[in-house]
Amino acid sequence: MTEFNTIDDLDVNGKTVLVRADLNVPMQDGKVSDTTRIDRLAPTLTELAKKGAKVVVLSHFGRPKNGPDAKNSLRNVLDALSAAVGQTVAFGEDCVGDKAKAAIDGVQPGAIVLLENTRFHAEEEKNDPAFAKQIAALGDLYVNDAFSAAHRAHASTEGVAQYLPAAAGRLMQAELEALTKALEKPERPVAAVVGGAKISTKLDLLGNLVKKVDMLALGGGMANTFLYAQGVDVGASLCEKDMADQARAIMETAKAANCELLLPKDFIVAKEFKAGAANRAVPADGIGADEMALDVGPKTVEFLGLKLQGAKTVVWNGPLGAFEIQPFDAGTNAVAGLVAERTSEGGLLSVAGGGDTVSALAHAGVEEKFTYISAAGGAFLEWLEGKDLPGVAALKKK
Ligand SMILES: Nc1ncnc2c1ncn2[C@@H]1O[C@H](COP(=O)(O)OP(=O)(O)O)[C@@H](O)[C@H]1O
Ligand SMILES: O=C(OP(=O)(O)O)[C@H](O)COP(=O)(O)O
Repeated sequence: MTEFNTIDDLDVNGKTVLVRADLNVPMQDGKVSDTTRIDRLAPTLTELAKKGAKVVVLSHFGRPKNGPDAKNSLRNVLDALSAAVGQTVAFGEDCVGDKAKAAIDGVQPGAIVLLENTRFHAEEEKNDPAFAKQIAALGDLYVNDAFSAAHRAHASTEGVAQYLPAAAGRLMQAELEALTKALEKPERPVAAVVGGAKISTKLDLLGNLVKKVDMLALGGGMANTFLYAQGVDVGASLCEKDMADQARAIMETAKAANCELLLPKDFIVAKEFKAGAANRAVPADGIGADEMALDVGPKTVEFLGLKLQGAKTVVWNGPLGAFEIQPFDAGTNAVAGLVAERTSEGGLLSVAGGGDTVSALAHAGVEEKFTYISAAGGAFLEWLEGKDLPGVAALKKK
């Protein structure tokens, strides 16, 4: 990769290296439920530490709206990070200012310090230059290893690279190399599967994605929003109703681009969002006013199975249902199984990514069978669109 500096180009011994990581990991009952992102980040941190750097880890965690709160504190991932790097990681109560500086000053070269959630400051998402400078003031060098957050032009992913010598971390390098190898010239037909809960932030990319793929299968809250936009009553389901106009525009774009849009035929609905909740299968237009579509139903699984049989390449981000609570994992498990089987038989190239998607595929027991699993979801889809991701662009050699 000649376009970027990597860790090989940095002299890190005795330096303080700021590493932008993506520790936005799936959580259940206050514990990290999937450590993939942490495990893939760990080699970068241990390499820098072994080379004699003080390693300062920066990350966002969740989407806090009103400043600091315990649920979105990166303290929640400190133990998992320490376990992954095989050493006790120190913690700084803030990502800028005196508290951050004190935490960094308190450790020796070779140590790793995790700073508090960058999104506890509103300036982070505004990519405020003064805030980026405050972050940069904490270190000598900047390494971005958060490919999965590289689609965000935020102070810690983009801004800080303007003020320090910058390089790509090992995970960033590996993701770009693997995705380029797998998907530079994808064999057609290409099918995209998009589900999950992040609706408004992923709608923009769908408008471009439908121009690049031959089929787009929707599940999760994304499918509910599109069905609502078509006039279907989705009851109490996860749905961003104010996105209906944008969903309709994407449907038009898909039609014009000859991209076949595949919406669920049926759902498994329940009145409660909890494991084992009483549930029933209903047609897509049969959701009761007090019911939530928590998974795609068996007819949808069959329909997607038939459609995906015609694909040569599948890209996937976002589970088709609330896979964390059984039995609402069945649709995701079944479709993941079909994709994995065809990949193993050699008829399909499959690439999936996203914090929760990785967790869902591991839960389905098919993680090893996909051609490539990225730690990134939205960033991977934006990369696939051919977009210059701000976090990657900022690392390009000047
Ligand atoms: N029908 C649904 N109703 C509520 N939540 C859903 C539904 N389908 C999927 N989800 C939720 O979507 C979340 C994952 O979405 P998202 O963050 O977009 O995926 P990723 O992290 O892989 O990019 C999961 O926590 C899952 O429970
Ligand atoms: O989990 C992430 O993205 P993903 O859900 O697309 O995998 C990244 O940490 C980005 O998080 P954000 O979508 O809140 O900016």
